[in-house]
Order: sequence, then C-alpha cells, then structure tokens
Amino acid sequence: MNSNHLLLEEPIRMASILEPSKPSFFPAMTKIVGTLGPKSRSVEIISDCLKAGMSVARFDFSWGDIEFHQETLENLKTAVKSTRKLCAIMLDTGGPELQVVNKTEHPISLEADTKVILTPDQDKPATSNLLPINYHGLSKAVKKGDTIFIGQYLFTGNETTSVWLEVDEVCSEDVVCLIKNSATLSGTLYTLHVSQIRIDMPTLTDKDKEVISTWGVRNNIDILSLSYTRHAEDIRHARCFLSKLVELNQTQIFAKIENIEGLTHFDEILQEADGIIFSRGNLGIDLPPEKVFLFQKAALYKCNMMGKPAVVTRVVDSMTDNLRPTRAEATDVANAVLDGSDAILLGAETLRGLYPVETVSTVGKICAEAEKVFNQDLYFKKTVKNVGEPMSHLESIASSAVRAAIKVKASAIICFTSSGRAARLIAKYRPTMPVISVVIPRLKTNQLRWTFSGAFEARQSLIVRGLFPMLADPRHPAESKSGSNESVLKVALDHGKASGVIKPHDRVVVCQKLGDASVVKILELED
Ligand SMILES: Nc1ncnc2c1ncn2[C@@H]1O[C@H](COP(=O)(O)OP(=O)(O)O)[C@@H](O)[C@H]1O
Ligand SMILES: C=C(OP(=O)(O)O)C(=O)O
Ligand SMILES: [K+]
Ligand SMILES: [Mg+2]
Repeated sequence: MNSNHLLLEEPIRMASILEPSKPSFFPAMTKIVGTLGPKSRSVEIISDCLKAGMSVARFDFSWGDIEFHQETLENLKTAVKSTRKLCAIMLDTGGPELQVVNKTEHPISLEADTKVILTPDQDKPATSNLLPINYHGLSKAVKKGDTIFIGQYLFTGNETTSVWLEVDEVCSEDVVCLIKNSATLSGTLYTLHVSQIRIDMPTLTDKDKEVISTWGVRNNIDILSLSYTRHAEDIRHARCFLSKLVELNQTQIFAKIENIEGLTHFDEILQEADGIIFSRGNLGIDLPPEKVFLFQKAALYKCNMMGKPAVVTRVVDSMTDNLRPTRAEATDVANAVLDGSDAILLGAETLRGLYPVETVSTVGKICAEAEKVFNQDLYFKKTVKNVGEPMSHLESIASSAVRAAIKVKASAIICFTSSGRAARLIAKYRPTMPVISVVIPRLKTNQLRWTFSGAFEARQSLIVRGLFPMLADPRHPAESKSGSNESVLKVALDHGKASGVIKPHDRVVVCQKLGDASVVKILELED
C-alpha cells in the first residue's frame, strides 16, 4: 500500500512517532460499544467505562435473563446521570444461534481423535461422548466432512476451551463427530458454529420478540442489533415488528453479519439496515481466514459510501485476561479505523474480562492515533466522486461544510438538525474535527399524547464516528423556525467551550437553516 493512503509528513521523522499526543476532550472520534455483563455492571465500573470513552452499551440476550439485564441498565442510568456522559442502548438478539446445553455445569473433557455425538435430546446430560444441543435440524443440515466449532459464549479464539469437530456420520437426529483437538468445556453456555450451512430458524426468534416487546419497550432501546442477519427480508421483518410497538418505531436496526449467507446478500442488507455490525468472531469461523480482511475492507467501504455506520467486533480478545493487547491486535484496531469503521465493539473484554475500563481506554487511544493519520483528503474526494452530480442540496451543504471547516482549520462543526439527517451526512465526509449535532426537539403526537422527538436522534449519533450530540432545550423549537437560532447557537458554543473542543479565537463552522435557506457559515470567535 502506497504511503499516500496515510497522512504522513515526508520525510518521516521516526522520533516524532513517540511524541505523546495532545490530550483532547474526548478519547477518540471512533466510538466504543461495550457489552455489559458480570464484570462490567456496577455503577462504578460503568461510570469509569463512560469516562474512558464508551458511548454505546450493548446488552446481549444470547445470555442472561430480563431481570439481570434490567439491573445492569438501572446502574447504567445512574452512571450516565453522575458522569453526565450520554450513552445509547443496544439490544443484541440471540437469534438463530446454535448452543450446547450443559445443564450439569460440570466441565466436560473432550479428547482429540475420539468421537462425540451431538444430539437434540436436551434431557440427556452432557458428557465427554455426548453433547445436547438446542437445534433439531442439525443432522439434516450437515454432511460428512463438515467442520463444526464449539466455543465458550463470546469465545475469544485463544482460550483452550474451544473445540473443532469434523462430521463423521449422521444417525437420524444425531450427528457423530470426530474431535480434532483436545479441550475442556467449562461453564454453562457454548455456541456452536457449523461452517457454511443454512440454519432454517427465523432470524428474529419468538424469544427475541418477547425480549424486545418487554425489556426493549420498557427501556426505549436506541439500536437493535439483529444477530445472524442473512437477507434484506430479515431487516424488513424486524422493522415491521418494531413499528407495531409504538415506543420503538424510531429504534434503528443494525444488521449483524456473521456468516457467508449474510456476506452474499450484503448489498441488499445494507440498503435496508440503518447500520452494520461485522461480527468477526463468527465470520472468522465461517470465512476462510485469508478472506476476512478483504470482506472487512470491502464492506466498510460500502458502508462509508452509503453514510451508514459500521461497527467492527472482536478486536482485543487477549485483553480479556491481560492488561495489554497483543501487537497484532493493537495494529488491527488501528487498521479498522483506517478502513473506515465508525465504532469498535467490545464483547468478552468488557463482559467477562478482568480489565473492562483499561480495554476501553486502550482501544480509544489506538483509535485516536489512527485518526491522526487517516487521509481525510483522499477519503473526501472518493466520497464526493461516489455521490456524483448533481448532488442533492443537503449532500452539497454537508460536503461544503466539511470542506470549509478543513480549509479554515475550524475546531468544530456545529450542525442544527431535528431528524439527525444533516449531521449524519456531515459525518459521512469524515471531518477531522468533531461535529456537534444540536438536535432540536420537535413536538409530535401519536393521538394519545404529545411528546418531544430528539432523544433517539441524539443518542443514535453516539455510534457514528465524529458525531457528538447535544439535545437542545425543547423551549427553543418555536423560535428556531422564525429566528436565527442565536440563543441555541450560544448554548452550543458554550457547550463546546466547556468540554474543551472550542477555545477562544477558534473558528467554527455552523450548518443551519435561516428562513428557507440552508447556510454554512464560518464564525471567528472572540473569547
Ligand atoms: N431546527 C433547526 N434550526 C435551524 N436549522 C435547522 C434545524 N433543523 C435542521 N436545520 C438545518 O436544515 C437543513 C436540513 O437538515 P435536516 O437534518 O435534514 O433537517 P431535519 O432535521 O428537518 O430533517 C440543514 O442545513 C440543517 O442544519
Ligand atoms: C460479536 C460477535 O458475536 P457475539 O454476538 O456472539 O458476541 C462476533 O462474533 O464477533
Ligand atoms: K447475540
Ligand atoms: Mg452472538
């Protein structure tokens, strides 16, 4: 790769690499999603994760009951209040996940070159020769020679508790497998992944529907992470389900791409979804290893060009048990940023890891360093070319705002918005400075009661690279129609100053509507 793809000053002075970066008010423009669980559910730890840069909390319903997750969420709310850091809520569905059921909870030793039977009879206890699973259709879906992987819930890939099997024969509903490596399965929950087969289970299961309509509705979830999205129809179906739950008709749907079926239908899925999660843990098993990077780069590019947020998972697995990532992992995080990801999703690292806070902060620091050498100029040109001409008015305003901000070396772009659309479009051009989106609430009614919009739009931008939302006071909307938003703008500038983004004598680019005209203006601050 040509060094022009990175923004490095020539000649490169090696010593400059070690110069510490200037502290900034936020850890990085790239966002961090943290999965909350046993090791990250106290108010204290969650507060520290928020301060370290986590802006989206993921609740994975592959595991844990509603009460458990509710308790964690109540702690999150307390932490959000006390730290004054906003956080979006993501519900991750269980989906058609195959699992080994070990009711005894005793560790099970599996020995290489011996055989083990996978059976759908969940009444049988799990032993070294027999593993009950939660799916009746496995024997019909596999054939001799297929590869099966069994790993701990949120397997990291480097634990000694994962096992590879090879299908030997099928006996009615049972599947007899040859064990390829010795391992001890400990714990209660194991995911089972068969490379490249089709599972005839719905993407949104009955259990998922129940969780969404109870826990999800109660907590106004901002983002639904739809596990094992395989077709655009999966998204349409989930959207239809959400729209019937009045409280969730603004919830965004992120397609979690976890297998080859999802890869094959990627383009049509991207059209329907609000964002994409590259579930690299599962993808890494389904795809040949040498193809993983290529899918990541191609798919992130497509997301970037569509202006839809892309999230990458499984970055620093080894930090589950260690204070420092491996060099491969550290480099991988930086490459995910250079490839264009909006957010990094931490799974095992925060859920059951020993160092949740340190992980968030380490990943944030790596992202910030990568952002500094991200070639915005090249990216900008590619994006403009991709949009083509004539551009829509809004697209043209958004790209002009970014260009102006870069040219005058503005310290921030302030964007007024209600739907969030304008701010997201600005972020699409990946400005090097933060975009403060001032979400102006709108009064709306569902014919039962009046409410203000805005909270969803503000929180949903917490997963978009470079976007930092601020929810304006609902008393302002009337005046925003007629006036010039002077008072709201002052609040936004004060907010920027208080957080350290904007300093005296800085330039700031503002994007707003004045009367019927959309304007981009450059402010030169005095104090
Ligand atoms: N309440 C507002 N006050 C002033 N300007 C606004 C407001 N809402 C949106 N704009 C501006 O209007 C243009 C269209 O933005 P967009 O986000 O699509 O609007 P909406 O939120 O109405 O969908 C952008 O230039 C944006 O900055
Ligand atoms: C995030 C992933 O999956 P899970 O939901 O099982 O953590 C993954 O496979 O990368
Ligand atoms: K899940
Ligand atoms: Mg999963």
